[in-house]
Order: sequence, then structure tokens, then C-alpha cells
Amino acid sequence: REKADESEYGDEEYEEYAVNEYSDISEKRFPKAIIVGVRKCGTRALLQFCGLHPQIVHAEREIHFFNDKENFQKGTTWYRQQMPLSLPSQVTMEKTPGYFISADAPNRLKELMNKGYIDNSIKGARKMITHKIILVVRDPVDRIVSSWAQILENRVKKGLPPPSETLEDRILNRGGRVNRHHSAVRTSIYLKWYRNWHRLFRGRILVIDANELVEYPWKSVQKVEDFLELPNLVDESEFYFNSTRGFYCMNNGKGPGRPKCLNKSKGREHPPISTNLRKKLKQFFYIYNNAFFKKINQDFGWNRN
Ligand SMILES: Nc1ncnc2c1ncn2[C@@H]1O[C@H](COP(=O)(O)OS(=O)(=O)O)[C@@H](OP(=O)(O)O)[C@H]1O
Repeated sequence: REKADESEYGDEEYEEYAVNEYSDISEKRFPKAIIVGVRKCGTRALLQFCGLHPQIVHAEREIHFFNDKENFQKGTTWYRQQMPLSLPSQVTMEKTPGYFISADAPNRLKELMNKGYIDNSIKGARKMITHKIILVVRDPVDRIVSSWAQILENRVKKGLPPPSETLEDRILNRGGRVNRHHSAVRTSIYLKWYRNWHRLFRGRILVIDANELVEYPWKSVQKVEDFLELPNLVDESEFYFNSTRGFYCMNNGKGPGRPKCLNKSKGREHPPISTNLRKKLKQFFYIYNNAFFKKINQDFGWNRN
């Protein structure tokens, strides 16, 4: 598992709350839809917003089953136990952005999909699940700055002084070139990781544009509904624009206290970065972005600004 300087458990504050009234037929089920990444691209927003659909339930926490050896060894029954209760007509979803950049996650997931999940609650039974993979991607440069903002805020929270280096010091090497081995840079080379998923899950991957998710969240949810073959039930009327936060929030949140906006750790103010660094990063990602857009057959316009 890659040790990155970005927090792997980006949003551990979220608590489990999914409880189902129809407890007689509800049980914890393996997730069919998995948001595999990318970290800092809006994975939490997409998960919460999909939860507005009555036929989607989701684990609140990041499970880190397929990318963490220790968790994986706990077995599939443990994995299922992490899920909320659901009805047979509902789709269970989980999100762990660490899956995207894990060398193991796509292979482990595919193997279970092919062999079936052993379910200890029914002796010897295997559950066959055809997984659907969801990916949210954002301009790689914004993603890097977002992750830097998180690092800075986490230091403040821990009572540590600001780091002595700037983002530029960390990301550019001595010759002033972008260091492709820096973990934040590596994560943002989406093409590299996407290939691993595409090889195994071709035709079963939905890629969501982070800009669309921010500006028109209902459109992104509609894409998920179509992808999961669910009726379109979440529309614009579910959202309102919160000008203090600068983001859309939900009119009717779910769970205790019915949270409507995402946690304050989502939508942080970004620290300024030098024009030099921005220009170098833009240039660096230009080719990767184009190749990625070609691969997914969509262009999210990051190379146009
Ligand atoms: N509606 C709404 N409200 C708040 N935040 C929103 C929303 N939609 C998308 N986003 C974006 O989500 C970004 C955080 O991404 P993740 O949830 O994937 O982060 S994490 O990896 O789980 O830590 C977060 O990134 P930053 O703005 O850089 O903090 C937001 O831009």
C-alpha cells in the first residue's frame, strides 16, 4: 500500500447511520457499486448525493478493504459487515478513494467478482456480484492543491507549525522540473491508474467530471442512476446553493441531524501557489490529460484553461 503524504483516511469524521425500518428483510449486502477514487476529487459529495436515491444505500466510512492487506485478510464476511442494512431492491455502495492508486485493489476485486464472495452466514454459499466502478476526476493541478490544503490544515489541527517547505519545494526537483515520483503528482496521472481498472472492468466504469459534480450535482447523480439502471429520482429540486459554503447542499440530508451540507473539511479554501508552479504543472499534465481523455472518450476541458 502506497504511503503518501496525503491523508488516506480523508474524511474519517463520517459516522455510520444507515438503519432500515424493514428489518425483517433487510440485511447487510456486498456493495455492487464502488467509488474507487480519486482522492480529493469529490468522492464524498458523490456518495452522499447518491444516497438521496431511495434505492441506494452506502457505507459511511471508507472501508479500505481491497487496498489494505490487513483489512483484506479479515475476509469477505467482515467486508459485508461494514455495509449498511439494505433491502433486496437497493444497491449498496462504498467509496474508498485509495483503491484507485492501489496495485492490488483492481485485481482483488476482479478475482472476487469472478469467483464469488464466500458468505459465512450461509454455509458454503457464494454470492456472485457484478461490480460497477465509479470514478470522479478533477483537474490534476486542482487535486494537488486540494491535497496540499488538507496537509496544511491537518498540521494546524495537530498544533504543528506550517511546513518549512512550500508546495513548489516539494513538487519541483532541483532542476526545476516536476517530480513525477512525488505521490501527489503520481496520483494525478490518472491514465496510469485508469489503465489497471480499464483492463479488468472495461464497459463497467463510469467516469464523473468533478466540475460537473460541483456545478450540477443532480446531473452527476443522474449518470449514476442510469449506470446502475435505477429510475431517475434525484433532480435539481433536491439541492440548494449555499453561498456561504460556495457549494450545493441537500435540501433533505439523511441520518441523525440530517446533515445537509458536506463536512467543513470539504470545500476548503486553497492556498495560493506560484504562477511558475501552476504553469509547470499544467505543462506536465497536458499530455497525460489528453491521453486520458482519449482513453475515456470524453474531454473535461482541463487543458483548455
Ligand atoms: N457539494 C459539495 N460540497 C463540498 N465539497 C464538494 C462538493 N462537491 C464537490 N466537492 C469537492 O469535494 C472535494 C473533496 O473531495 P473528496 O471527498 O474526494 O476528498 S477525500 O479524498 O475523501 O478527502 C472538495 O475539494 P476542496 O474544495 O479542495 O476541499 C470539494 O471541491
